[in-house]
Amino acid sequence: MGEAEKRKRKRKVEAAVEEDDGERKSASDVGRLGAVGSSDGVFASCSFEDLGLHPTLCQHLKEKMGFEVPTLIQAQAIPIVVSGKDVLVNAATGTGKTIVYLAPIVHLLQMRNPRIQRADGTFALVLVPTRELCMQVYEILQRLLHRFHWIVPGYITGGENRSKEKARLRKGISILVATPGRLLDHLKNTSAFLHKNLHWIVFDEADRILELGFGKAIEEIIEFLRSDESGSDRKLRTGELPRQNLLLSATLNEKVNQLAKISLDDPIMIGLDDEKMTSKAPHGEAFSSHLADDYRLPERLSQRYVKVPCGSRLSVLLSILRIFYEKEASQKIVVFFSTCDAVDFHYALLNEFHWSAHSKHETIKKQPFLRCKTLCLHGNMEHDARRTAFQSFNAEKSALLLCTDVAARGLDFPKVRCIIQYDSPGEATEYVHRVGRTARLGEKGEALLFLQPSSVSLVEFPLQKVIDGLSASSLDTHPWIMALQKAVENFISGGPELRNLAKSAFCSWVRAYTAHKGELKRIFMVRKLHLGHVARSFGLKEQPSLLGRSFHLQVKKRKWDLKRQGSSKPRRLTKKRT
Ligand SMILES: Nc1ncnc2c1ncn2[C@@H]1O[C@H](COP(=O)(O)OP(=O)(O)OP(=O)(O)O)[C@@H](O)[C@H]1O
Repeated sequence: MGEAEKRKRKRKVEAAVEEDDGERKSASDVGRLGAVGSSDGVFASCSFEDLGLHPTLCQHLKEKMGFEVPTLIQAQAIPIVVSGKDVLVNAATGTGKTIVYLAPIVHLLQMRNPRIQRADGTFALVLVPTRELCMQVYEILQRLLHRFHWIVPGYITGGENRSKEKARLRKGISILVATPGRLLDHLKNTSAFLHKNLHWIVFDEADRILELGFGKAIEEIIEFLRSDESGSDRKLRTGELPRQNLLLSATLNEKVNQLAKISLDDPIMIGLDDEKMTSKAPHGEAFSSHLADDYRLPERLSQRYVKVPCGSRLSVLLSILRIFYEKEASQKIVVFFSTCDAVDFHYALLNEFHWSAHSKHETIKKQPFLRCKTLCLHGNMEHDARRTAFQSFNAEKSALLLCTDVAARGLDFPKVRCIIQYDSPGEATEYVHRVGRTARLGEKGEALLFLQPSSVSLVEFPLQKVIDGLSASSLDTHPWIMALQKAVENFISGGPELRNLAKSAFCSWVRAYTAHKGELKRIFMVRKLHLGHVARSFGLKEQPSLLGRSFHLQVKKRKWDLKRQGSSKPRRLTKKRT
């Protein structure tokens, strides 16, 4: 492309972004563009061609992937990523950040002459925090590469068969999506893994990668690849640009600042608003981290909370779910819990519990409490079960997903109508990511929070209206709630398996509650917790012992799981698994 053509396109992109805002903004002054909003707040009024992407790729994005025009963040970031600069992107959930890095990488790789080959090894590395996100990014990449068959996509992730991964690496993977632990393992132990041509390292959901305790692995990976880079005479031989690193997240924190410091070279910030940009960041830091907790939420997300006495939580959750699905049979809802045990218990209960408050007819009584497909997803599940749950929730038109925060990050489930946070998130960032599974890409969505974090201003959910004639203060004594609670308790006491699941869930819930950090300790006061009521919220008539068997069994099970996975990461034993 000639210089004149490039200048023309740049002007068009600037104009498109200005038009959206009505103010004078320069596309090169990208730090300011974070505040830009279009009429729909999501899409830019320019085309992918205007961003300088190859026509075949643009056509493919449009015709095969259905992406007519770029989103705002794509319009802002893609030209800069194509230019080869290190970039830090901070944009709300569901705004299309994956294409921000994948499209430029594909564009630049497909232009190489002579064509790249499998034998050249890996050119781009995308690091993500979880297996599900790894699969999701890999699948998008596969679709994106349809017209560029000589560029080979691949993934490596914990829980997969190492030797198969080795074989795939030996054959050559041009763009590799990976979780950090397994990547480090292959970097150290797979001699056939060729990475001397590595040109891009992308950290997607950077803050989560660090929160999951991968900080050390990331440092080692960067160090490993850096020595690789300086040890080779690649730049001298090919006259190529230096390696480019990209960091993306919907939320920023101090750890991301640290990662930016060690991995990015004079980065361009995209999506950070004026205050974060201009407020003085300490020397060497990418952004002013005291402003990082100024979160952005999807524009069309409606947020509400419901205050529920502890002992009635379970019945209220069940009632709300039932009412939602009765009102609209075809919809997707996600419920977040704080522990894997709580997910297992509620999943078993919802699959087995049958009840009808009004009808005396046996046939109606025998109907399941919820008439929708229920799925669960958490970090203690087998790899295949996780994959199946993730894929089927993706594919279903109507389903309920019960999960821990393992599903909070980056997962792009289409058409989720409502997010229920039955257990409060441990941190405000987690709130942002959980609710970000709905209201994606300018669609409408609802979020309902049980137990409210004080930092977010919300509108109370009208429970009175939803549950007929119910006064919030008398929830515990409302006939529907009392009858449902009694039915659940009887049902659970009748089956040892469900009872044991309820007991384990109770114990791990209390442990998770006591583990709230810092500021949140003042909100979630352990002293004020009524353990008898907590037990009721797991359908137990009596409070189980908190110590003893179930806890030890759980620790044993985790050790056993890790052994079986052949993991060499002892830190997992001491950390909460989500
Ligand atoms: N230009 C586009 N036009 C239409 N749809 C798009 C476009 N770009 C991305 N999408 C779709 O938007 C959805 C959200 O994209 P993506 O998952 O990349 O968002 P994200 O910003 O990474 O979200 P999160 O922060 O939650 O990870 C996906 O379904 C994706 O296919």
